Amino acid sequence: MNSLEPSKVAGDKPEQDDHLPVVESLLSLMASQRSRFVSKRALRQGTETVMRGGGSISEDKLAAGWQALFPSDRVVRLSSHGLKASQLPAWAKVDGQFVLVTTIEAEGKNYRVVDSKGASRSVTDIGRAVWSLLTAPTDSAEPPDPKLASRAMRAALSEHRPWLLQVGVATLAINLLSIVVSLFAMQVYDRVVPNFAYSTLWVLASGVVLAMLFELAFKTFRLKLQERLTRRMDDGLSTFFLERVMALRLDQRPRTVGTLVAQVRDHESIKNFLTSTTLFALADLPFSLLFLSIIYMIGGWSVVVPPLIMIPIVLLLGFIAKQRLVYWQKQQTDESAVRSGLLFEAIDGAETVKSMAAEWRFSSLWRHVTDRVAEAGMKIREISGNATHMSYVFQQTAYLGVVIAGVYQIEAGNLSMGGLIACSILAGRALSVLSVVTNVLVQWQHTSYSLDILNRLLSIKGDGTEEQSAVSSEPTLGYRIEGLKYAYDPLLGLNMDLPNLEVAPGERVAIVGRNGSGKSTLMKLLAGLSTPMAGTLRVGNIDILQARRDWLRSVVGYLPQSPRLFAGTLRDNLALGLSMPEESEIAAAAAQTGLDTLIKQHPRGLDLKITEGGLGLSIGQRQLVALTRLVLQKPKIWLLDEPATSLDQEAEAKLLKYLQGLDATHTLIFATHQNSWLKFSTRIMMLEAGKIAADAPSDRVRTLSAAAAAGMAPAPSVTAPSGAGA
Ligand SMILES: Nc1ncnc2c1ncn2[C@@H]1O[C@H](COP(=O)(O)OP(=O)(O)OP(=O)(O)O)[C@@H](O)[C@H]1O
Repeated sequence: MNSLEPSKVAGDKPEQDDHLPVVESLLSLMASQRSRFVSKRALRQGTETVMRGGGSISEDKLAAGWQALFPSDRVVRLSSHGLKASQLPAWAKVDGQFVLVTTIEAEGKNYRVVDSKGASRSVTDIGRAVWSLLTAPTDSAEPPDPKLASRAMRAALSEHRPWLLQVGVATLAINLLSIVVSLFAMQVYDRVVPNFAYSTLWVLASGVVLAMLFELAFKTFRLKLQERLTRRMDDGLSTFFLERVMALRLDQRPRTVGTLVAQVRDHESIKNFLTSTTLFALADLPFSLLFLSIIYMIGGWSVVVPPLIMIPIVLLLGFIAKQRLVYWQKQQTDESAVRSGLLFEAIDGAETVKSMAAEWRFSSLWRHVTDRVAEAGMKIREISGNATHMSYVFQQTAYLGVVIAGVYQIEAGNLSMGGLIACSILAGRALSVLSVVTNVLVQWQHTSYSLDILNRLLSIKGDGTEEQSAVSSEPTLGYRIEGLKYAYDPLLGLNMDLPNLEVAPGERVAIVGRNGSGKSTLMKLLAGLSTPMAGTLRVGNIDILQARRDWLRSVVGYLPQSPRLFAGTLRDNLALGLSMPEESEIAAAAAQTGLDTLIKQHPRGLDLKITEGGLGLSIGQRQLVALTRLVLQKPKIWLLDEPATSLDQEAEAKLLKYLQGLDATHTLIFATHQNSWLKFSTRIMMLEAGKIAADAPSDRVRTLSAAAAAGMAPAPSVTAPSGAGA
């Protein structure tokens, strides 16, 4: 087993704690390179898994740590010899220290590695006997599993099987101890009261107190276990669901964000149900049979018959209530999702809503949806309340039956007074479990509907599949498109139809066209964010559908029309998805785009706080941040969707200068309405209703435009659209 020498990791201090940042960094580097999201808490858990048992870091421990973070991933060992680009990133050991191998350079002779401090360097050899680890998403989407959410829930429960077993043991003990009270009552009535045997009374009473203390201890233990189970399941499941939802193909996921959020949040209610006290109390159910057998032993058939008859009646009542709830639970869940969507829209678009004085529209929609949610809620409460009340009435009837039958048995000499008291206590216990069953059935209706929705949501195709493992080591990349068709909604017709299109490496293509002509749609297809319905789209020599996602994200830099920032610091946003860029690298990139002015002017510099939704910066500044991030990414292909719309002249000139400085190994494609960008291009392509209306080298377009202006030739078919700069 290869292990990392403590002294080599943490200088002269070989303490366990010194490994922590190393392990945390190795896991987080891998996650960032694999474009996987890890919460701080999950990262801590992964690190704890690696550190468990003490000792030094090893490959196996790192693998176990990764699997604690992403249980469905495969972690395999590879030989460093013949390490392929498609197997990267991988952990390896170089000079006795673990590093992350990120790329193969110089035609396979060099490896670029990042160490646990985030420093990047090039090494020629990653050792002979070195193992490396490869993580690969396995079942991320192919083929979609229609019951993925149910499976995840079951897996999370079965992972904690030992805990459930402990709950079972605690339940057994609690129930056995509770019998003691009824036996005590029997003894008191039969033996103590007739003779006033006080010493027996006190001995029995101390026994009961002891039993009660034990019962209390077991109940507290069971509750604690349940709380821990809820937390553990929460850690694993919420990360799992977030990951899955993030992996959904953008063009296939539900259109409304608010509804999507509500649907995902429903996993909480499922998890709460699975770990709720009510469900645990179901473990008591088998014990009602035990109580009934004791009643039978004490009082005979006639005493046990009333509760025995009531059990199926109460269960039937629960089932009927469950069936009656189907419609209303569905209505409540669906309408609540619509309401959360509406809330999201109203808050997110508050500025527009206010400026248009459209508050009334949201208020009236809100009132309408809230009414429907409230109506469903009322019906649910009515049905479940009635079921609970009815089950209570039947329980009381059973209790009454036990007492009446008991009296006859006493007269017949088959039962003592104490026996009747014990039977009535036991009947009460046996039947109280039944009201829990009614509750569980009612709650299950809601849970199963939420689970259905989640199953449907997660069965949507995801981005990452096992076939997506192709990477290219070509120094330059272009595009080749054949027979590509794409529609946002196939029923409404095609939004993109490109029979043949080639973009050679090093080209600077300007895409022009009217609003809605398909520029952004083409950009998203080229970025691999939308999936063609038909045809092929190749990046370099690789079909984009087969390209490994993290490779694609690293070689293709995409600037959306309205870039979004996220809550955190400016530094976090600049480093999003990148492996810890150095302060100096960030400064150099910011100087290229002009973001350095903002960094210098702000007292907190790179630690400037960005609030949720990217607020705290102007639109132009947000665009500068996104552009700086692209500069840091160093992509081979730059896809810029109207990059300068919010930039001032100075910033635009700076950006153009930077892009002009990029050598011919970079391919640039930009959607634009601005003349300055057309001048910078080497080729101009015009889109019209999702088709290429014209495509020509920029020089030719410029010559023809000049000739047309001088009245010597007809206007060229490719011109800047109306509204373009002079
Ligand atoms: N998310 C979407 N869902 C459905 N249809 C869409 C979506 N986004 C765009 N479209 C449609 O696709 C077509 C092309 O839109 P696209 O955004 O690509 O145009 P564009 O050329 O970038 O326009 P602009 O210059 O205004 O940015 C339009 O008809 C638009 O209505």
